[in-house]
Amino acid sequence: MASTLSQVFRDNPLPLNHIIPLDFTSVHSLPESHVWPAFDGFPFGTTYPGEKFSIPIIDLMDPNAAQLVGHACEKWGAFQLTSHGLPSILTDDVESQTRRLFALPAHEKMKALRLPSGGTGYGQARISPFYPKFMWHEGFTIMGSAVDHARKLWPDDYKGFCDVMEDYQKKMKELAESLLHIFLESLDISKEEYRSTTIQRGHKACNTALQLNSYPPCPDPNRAMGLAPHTDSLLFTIVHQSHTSGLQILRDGVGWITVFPLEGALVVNVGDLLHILSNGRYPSVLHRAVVNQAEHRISLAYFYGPPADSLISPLCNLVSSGQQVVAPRYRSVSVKEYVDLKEKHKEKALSLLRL
Ligand SMILES: C=C1C[C@]23C[C@@]1(O)CC[C@H]2[C@@]12CCC[C@@](C)(C(=O)O1)[C@H]2[C@@H]3C(=O)O
Ligand SMILES: O=C(O)CCC(=O)C(=O)O
Ligand SMILES: [Fe+2]
Repeated sequence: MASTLSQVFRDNPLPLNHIIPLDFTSVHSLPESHVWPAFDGFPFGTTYPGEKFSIPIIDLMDPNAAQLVGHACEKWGAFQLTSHGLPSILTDDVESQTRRLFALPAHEKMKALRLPSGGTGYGQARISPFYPKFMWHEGFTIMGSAVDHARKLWPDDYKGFCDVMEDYQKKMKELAESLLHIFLESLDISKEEYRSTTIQRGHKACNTALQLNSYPPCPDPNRAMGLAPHTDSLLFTIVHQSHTSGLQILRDGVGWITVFPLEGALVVNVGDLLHILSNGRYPSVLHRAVVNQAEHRISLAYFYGPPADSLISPLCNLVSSGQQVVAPRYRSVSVKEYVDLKEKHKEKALSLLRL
């Protein structure tokens, strides 16, 4: 017999603070547990159509790509990337497998919960425990393989999901590596310098994660929050958003700016490790996701960073520019130490490293 959501709560031996306390499809008004108080710029902030307040669009094949990326990162902390080479059929397949996953009944999704310690699985965003209210959001994180979890969801039919996710991660990694070169070129840093600055102890794989985000239609979107304001922790994040808008970035002196989905483009966000590596020249961008009443919004976020035991220090040619020596603004930190700091202190983590 099928189990209900309340049975899942009763029977689950794990601490459940990361599980979704709601079956989104069964509620027709916003429960108190999901009502966010009004605060500055909430819920939607202002959206500014037109060039002045939209993040730059950069063609990866542009001969000036590095310069454009540098400028976008200094000014906006994000840009939309076109001509990135990712086949649209693959993105469509990942999106439809993601919709298939989130369309499962709530108690089925609970079979694939992420452990409180992290890794692959279904659950709330990791920033959730910092807030007294729940977000109108559910996520599925893939770190490495999704096979064990997908098998629990579809015992006889998990391969379609896994193959597509694996292919997407492989292509994303290649794209992330090309983007890393462009970031380094824009900072005038050679690959060798990067290697010695982010001291790579051992040859462990890069730190990557694919986060599938789901924002179901919400009965009261003006009082709900999709994903609360945050910066991403690793070097940078590559985001595909479905055709429904919802992603917003905070622009100093302006407010929340909507990043409108652009057919075939990927959004690239500067993360905290790139902020540290660039000695604050490329600030990590505060962003959030808002929800809507009519459509089920999906986004796919690929997080890219160096191996967990790499040491990140502000890059030296940025520390001394010309004759004038600019002191490092952050102390060195290993990727793992930073991720742990972020888990404990959220947006305060970066300021704890300030010199
Ligand atoms: C590599 C990672 C980045 C992330 C934490 C994680 O270990 C896996 C999930 C990622 C995510 C996705 C939603 C937003 C975010 C802030 C969160 O709560 O979990 C990010 C994390 C991050 O960048 O810190
Ligand atoms: O849904 C979005 O567009 C944003 C997702 C996001 O910020 C994240 O996964 O870190
Ligand atoms: Fe994010």
